[in-house]
Amino acid sequence: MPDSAAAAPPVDAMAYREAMSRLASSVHLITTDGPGGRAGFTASAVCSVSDTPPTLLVCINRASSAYAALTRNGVLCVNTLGEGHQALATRFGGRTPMDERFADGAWRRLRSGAPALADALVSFDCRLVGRHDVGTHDVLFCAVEAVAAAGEAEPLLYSERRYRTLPRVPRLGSAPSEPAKPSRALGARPVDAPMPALRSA
Ligand SMILES: NC(=O)C1=CN([C@@H]2O[C@H](COP(=O)(O)OP(=O)(O)OC[C@H]3O[C@@H](n4cnc5c(N)ncnc54)[C@H](O)[C@@H]3O)[C@@H](O)[C@H]2O)C=CC1
Ligand SMILES: Cc1cc2nc3c(=O)[nH]c(=O)nc-3n(C[C@H](O)[C@H](O)[C@H](O)COP(=O)(O)O)c2cc1C
Repeated sequence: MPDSAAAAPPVDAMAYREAMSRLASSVHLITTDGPGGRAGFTASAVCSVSDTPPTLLVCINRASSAYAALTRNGVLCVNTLGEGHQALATRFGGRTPMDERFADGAWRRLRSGAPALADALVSFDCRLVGRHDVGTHDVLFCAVEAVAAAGEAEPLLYSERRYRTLPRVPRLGSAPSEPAKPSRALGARPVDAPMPALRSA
């Protein structure tokens, strides 16, 4: 390791958050129900781990009001949000009493008994199969036991501390009614548009 790297100061939490705020993430409502009670929270720290067996990971702050219920119930549903779900994302994002979080939205149950948002872009119904604590958070390993994809909306994204959506482009396999227009939002590029030449800084 070069001396300059070894001497570099550690990255503090605020600098780390500032750096992380530049990423764009999908937004999910993580819900649970069972003997530990009904609970849910908004999460961006969700990632696919394996397709065999289908496994997701979800990072949850142990200080979250949903933590006790989720770990006691051992089941959860990862509901991926689309455009139009921003109010729900805000409501599940903290400081709202649990019952109020579920007051809006159409909820159903898949296999686990955790609430599944009927018009989510996709819902992954899961059983908790592993837990690893790292710093303030637990990394939850979640075996996916059912999937429901109802929504046709564009995904809801979170970037630079605000919610955003991608510009609409024709769906793959559907005939475009008009030529796709390149958009600058989020640097997104229609899938059938030519790749722009790369520029170096
Ligand atoms: N992974 C997490 O626990 C996340 C927590 N949040 C919480 O939501 C609230 C609003 O967040 P922002 O408006 O994005 O501003 P922010 O400045 O608190 O966070 C910026 C980015 O840093 C990361 N981050 C924030 N808090 C974190 C934590 N405790 N552990 C690991 N990564 C974290 C996330 O990627 C977030 O988008 C804050 O209270 C924040 O802590 C937000 C996003 C992710
Ligand atoms: C866009 C967004 C993404 C978030 N992602 C996560 C996450 O991945 N993990 C987490 O523990 N908290 C995350 N949070 C924070 C929780 O949603 C919130 O703190 C949680 O509901 C706990 O608040 P409460 O204790 O008032 O219930 C996120 C918040 C927002 C607004």
